[in-house]
Parts: sequence; C-alpha cells; structure tokens
Amino acid sequence: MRWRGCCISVWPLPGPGGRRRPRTRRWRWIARWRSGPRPRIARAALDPTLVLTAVAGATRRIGLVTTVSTSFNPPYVAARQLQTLNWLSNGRAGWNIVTALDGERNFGLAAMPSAAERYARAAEFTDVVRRLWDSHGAEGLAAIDHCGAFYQVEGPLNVPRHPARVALFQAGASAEGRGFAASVADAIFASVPDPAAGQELRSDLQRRARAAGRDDAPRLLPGFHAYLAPSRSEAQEMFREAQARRDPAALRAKLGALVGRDLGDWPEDRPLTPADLPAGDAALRSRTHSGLLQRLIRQESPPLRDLLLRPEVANSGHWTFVGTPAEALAEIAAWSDAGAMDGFIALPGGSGESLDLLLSELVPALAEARRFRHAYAGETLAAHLGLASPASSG
Ligand SMILES: Cc1cc2nc3c(=O)[nH]c(=O)nc-3n(C[C@H](O)[C@H](O)[C@H](O)COP(=O)(O)O)c2cc1C
Repeated sequence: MRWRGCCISVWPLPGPGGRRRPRTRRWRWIARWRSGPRPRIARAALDPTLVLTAVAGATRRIGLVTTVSTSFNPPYVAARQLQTLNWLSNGRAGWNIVTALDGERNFGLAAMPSAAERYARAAEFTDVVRRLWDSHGAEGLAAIDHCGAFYQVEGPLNVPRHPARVALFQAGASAEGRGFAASVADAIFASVPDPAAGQELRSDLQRRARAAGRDDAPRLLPGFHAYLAPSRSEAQEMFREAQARRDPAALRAKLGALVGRDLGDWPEDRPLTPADLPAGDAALRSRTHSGLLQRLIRQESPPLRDLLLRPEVANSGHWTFVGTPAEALAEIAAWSDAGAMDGFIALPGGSGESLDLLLSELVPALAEARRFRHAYAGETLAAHLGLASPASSG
C-alpha cells in the first residue's frame, strides 16, 4: 500500500530556546517546501478556503482540501467557492464536508440541530453542490430547480465546472457519519487512537460502500499527532512539556462533555467504569469522540487522572506518536500493513522542530521505503488520490 498524501496543520510548541516560527512565514515556508515530496496543507483558525487560494498561487502540485460546514452555509455559495478554488489551483481543490459541533449562535440559532438533522442537511447540501457543479459544464447551462426539505436552489451555477473533479473528504464517524461518507466521500478524516479502531472503521466503510453500490470505498486518513525528535527521550520530553501546558480543569470539563456527566468532583484516582456512563447518546456533543472514549472505558476502566492524558481526551481521539522519525516510519508501516489506514493527516504535535523532522526525515524515509510517492504522477488532486475522473463532478 502506498499513501496518497499527508496534510499539515499547525505546530503549537516553540522550538529550542523558545523560538516560534512566525505564522505567515511558517505558512509560506510549509507551502514552498522544496526537498522531497510535498505535503498538502490545511489551516483551521483563518478561513481555510481563503487561505488555500493564497497557497494555490504559491504552489503547483499539492492538493488543497478546505473544510466547509454544511450546517451554516448556503450550498450555492459553497459550490461557487469550491469550484473557484478548483480553477485557481488548476484542479487541486478538495472539500472536507463537516456537519459542525457548535457555533450555532453565530448563525441565529438558539441550539444546534440534532445530529440526525445535521446529517440529513449534509446529504441534501452535498447533492445540491454536486448538481450545481454539473449545471455549468461543457454541455452548457441548465437550471437544477432543486426544492428539498432544507434548500430551494434554482441554478445554474455561475462558475463553469473545471475538468478535474473536486475531491470529497468527510469528518464524523458515528453510524450516520459513516453511512454518509460511504455514500459520497473519496476520503475520511478520522479520529483513530489505535490500529484496532482503524481496522474496524476501514472495514466498516468498505462494507457500507459496497452496500451503497460503489466499486471503491472512502480512503481512511487518521489524524497523526507526531512528537518527533532526534532521540526518543527528547521526544518524550517534548510530549511531557505539551501535556504540562494543558489546563486540567478544561480537560476535566471536556471529558465530562464526552461521557455526558459532570465530573467536577470526581476524585483523580477513582476509575470510570461502564456503569458510570449514562445510557443513550442523545445529549452527547460528538458521538464519534464519545464512542471512542466509551470504548476505552469499557476496555480498561482507567482512573480519571490517566484518562485525562489519553488521546481520546487530550488529542481528540487522534493517533499520538512520540519518538524518532525512524520509529515513526516503523509504526506507520505497521498500521498500514495491519489495514488500519490508507494514509494519514499530520496534526500539531510538539514544536516546529518536530515539523522540520516530519518533512525533512520522515516523509523522505516513507518515500524511500516505497510507502509514499517520490514524485507526483498527475497534476490534479483527483490524480494524486488515484480517483477515477467521471464525466460529471459526482
Ligand atoms: C476528525 C474530525 C475532524 C473534524 N473537523 C471538523 C471541523 O474542522 N469543523 C467542524 O465544524 N466540525 C468538524 N468535525 C465535526 C464533524 O463534522 C461532526 O459534526 C461531528 O463529528 C459529529 O458527527 P458524529 O455524530 O458523526 O460524531 C470533525 C470531526 C472529526 C471526527
């Protein structure tokens, strides 16, 4: 198996001597990385679609995957922006489809719609966006006259369809999220704390995709928090420093939200057991993250103190690696050989030096081990991902 790519987010810790790479320079530096295969880039705090239009102008080959929520945007605007990014990058745009966990009060809502409603919206939203892309093609312009449960959209789109399709990513792995991903997504950005979780999710996505009549399945791309240093002890020190910066009260509140009960007075050394978990998931903020935590509690019943430091709480359920680039290569190969992933998404971990090592040592070592491409075979994101290019955007 060879990975189709990786993607970089932000690195939080300063480097040795408290050095922190200035933000704007950091982005230019990441985008213009010259040696070896180039990673794709994602950014969370600034508007990612706008950031990626700037990155598009500074790069030629990397894929540019932006996150756009289906809960708070009109589909016509999303279709237009994504297709614009596709033109500006010459076919390198991807859309990470999210239903969002909060933010409702910025959009005139008193409460978040239920998870079921958000996924129903996501399905209709995505269908409308794809039809809008197809409404302005080489064949000419055609209205879509969509009238659904959530959206009324006439069309056609005022941006023509680029010959390269926009790749569709998705995040959210409850049963509904998996079903949605299996119906539309080319790849899924997932919280996967260990290989067993990856194997289960990947085979379930494959089964669901087959049931949906697909020949392929969404590629599983777990988040990968890498704390990399020249020696394991330095990496462990970096990891300890990152953990020490965490606010214990905030972690406790986060854990409480994940298990659906107030843990404000819970003694640190008292274990959480399955009997402590409330029945049902209606009130849970994210069923994906709560499900991973419940799995951990069912398997191990750890005391609260240990639980707060586990990836399921401290790192949003993401794979957390602490060690040298050579050790990372071995672990990545083991996950891949076990069928626990199809690629990975590099996330913040440690300092800028950790990112330096990821790009200057880990990625070339992956390429050397034939686990990563040496060079791009195509020009577009769909080509990088090995996706068939259908006549329509679908
Ligand atoms: C790995 C991962 C990344 C996510 N990234 C975002 C994001 O960037 N923006 C956002 O609004 N929601 C994000 N979400 C939230 C999901 O879109 C979804 O709303 C949430 O997981 C609840 O869906 P579920 O019921 O399937 O768990 C993310 C979820 C996961 C699992």
